[in-house]
Amino acid sequence: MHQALLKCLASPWTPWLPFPFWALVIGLVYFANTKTLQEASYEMARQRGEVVFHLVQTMRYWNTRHGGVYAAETPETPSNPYLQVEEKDFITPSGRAMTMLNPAYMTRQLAELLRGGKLEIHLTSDRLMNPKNRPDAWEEEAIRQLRDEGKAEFVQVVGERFRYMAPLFIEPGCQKCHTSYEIGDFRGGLSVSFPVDQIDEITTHLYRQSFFTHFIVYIALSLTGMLSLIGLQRLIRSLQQERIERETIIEERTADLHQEIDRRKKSQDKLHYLAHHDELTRTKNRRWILQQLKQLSAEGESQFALLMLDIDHFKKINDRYGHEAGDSILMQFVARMQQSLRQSDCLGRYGGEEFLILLPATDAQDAMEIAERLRKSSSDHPYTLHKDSIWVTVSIGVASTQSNETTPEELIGRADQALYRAKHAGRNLSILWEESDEDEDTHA
Ligand SMILES: Nc1nc2c(ncn2[C@@H]2O[C@H](COP(=O)(O)OP(=O)(O)OP(=O)(O)O)[C@@H](O)[C@H]2O)c(=O)[nH]1
Repeated sequence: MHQALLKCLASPWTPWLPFPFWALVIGLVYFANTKTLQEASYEMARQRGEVVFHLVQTMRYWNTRHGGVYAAETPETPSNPYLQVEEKDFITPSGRAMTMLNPAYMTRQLAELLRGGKLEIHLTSDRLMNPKNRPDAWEEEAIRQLRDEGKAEFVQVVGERFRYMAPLFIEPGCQKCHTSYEIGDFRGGLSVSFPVDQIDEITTHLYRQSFFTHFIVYIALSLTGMLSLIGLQRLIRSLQQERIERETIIEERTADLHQEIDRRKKSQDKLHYLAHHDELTRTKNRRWILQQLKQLSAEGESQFALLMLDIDHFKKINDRYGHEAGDSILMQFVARMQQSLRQSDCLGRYGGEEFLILLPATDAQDAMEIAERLRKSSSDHPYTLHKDSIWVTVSIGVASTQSNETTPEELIGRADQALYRAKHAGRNLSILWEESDEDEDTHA
């Protein structure tokens, strides 16, 4: 989820996302505001119709309150043939003809004055006295709804005009002319109309301003969003870069650490190896062979033998062929010895050209046989030094345990004594230590 979000954020299209997003949001807000503006402009038009209606109504009320008003009779204001009241017409003492204008006649006069203008009014009824007041189709429907459904007003946009009609009811002063009506009876309606353009002139400006404002907000929000996302992408890239660098450093350091661990392990292994091996011949060293000897003794092993080997006249080899040749002879000698030994036998370099061989579970007789075999394996074939072949013999002192009482030190001492005898007896010999050797030593 986290990775998917990062991948999405890293896309080159991401910074453009605020544009469709804010287009949708601002579009919806603009649509809602436009709707409110439309309702406000409709309400404004309705109130305009209401104001005109009330103005005319007030004027009619004023007329009623005076029981009708008189005006000079002229071709534009002739005597009203539909008005049946006393003293409708009279001549003034100076001879001027006067005629009465009741509210309906006065309203019609006003309507005629306004006709063709931007604002028009029309007094109409479903029970006509003056055919000129005949309602048109829209007014007929308006009267029906005002009368039958008891509506307070009827408002509509018809074609290019906004139309408003409110009902008229019989009031006390009206019965002078409308004798057949009761007070409160529905009498008709007064319609007011004016071109929709008049409202549109105001609202179009508001629509334009609203559109402009919404557009500016849309661009500002989209650009801000775009810049923020570009900044976020850069931040993520730099953090990712930093993380990669840190991971690389960690990897490098881990590799260094592993190398160091390997190096230390190798040197530890080497130290461990050197602690138990002879560096030149790669065979076990003196310490290890002594440990083995002590271990065998400690475990209660009562029957084992020890051979002490010493290469004869080794100094001469060194002197004649050099120290390196001496080393080579030592290595060849060890290889020959190991070939002739059992797996359980342990060969170790005791020092210089001296070696010890520990033979577990071996009695004196077998030890002597092994010693002879070893001696012969050295003396029977020449050793090779470059192009030279040289003969190398070995003297061997053999000692074996006779009981648990023999200590490792005693055993080594005995093998050494036997070796000493072998050397003195002419070398290239295997000699077994015997009790009498000890006595000789004691006497010596
Ligand atoms: N090349 C070589 N020579 C060694 C090494 N260790 C000891 N030697 C030499 O071995 C020789 C031993 O000489 P000696 O103790 O006199 O014994 P030897 O010459 O073998 O005579 P005997 O033992 O009496 O037969 C010395 O010259 C040492 O320097 C080694 O690791 N390499």
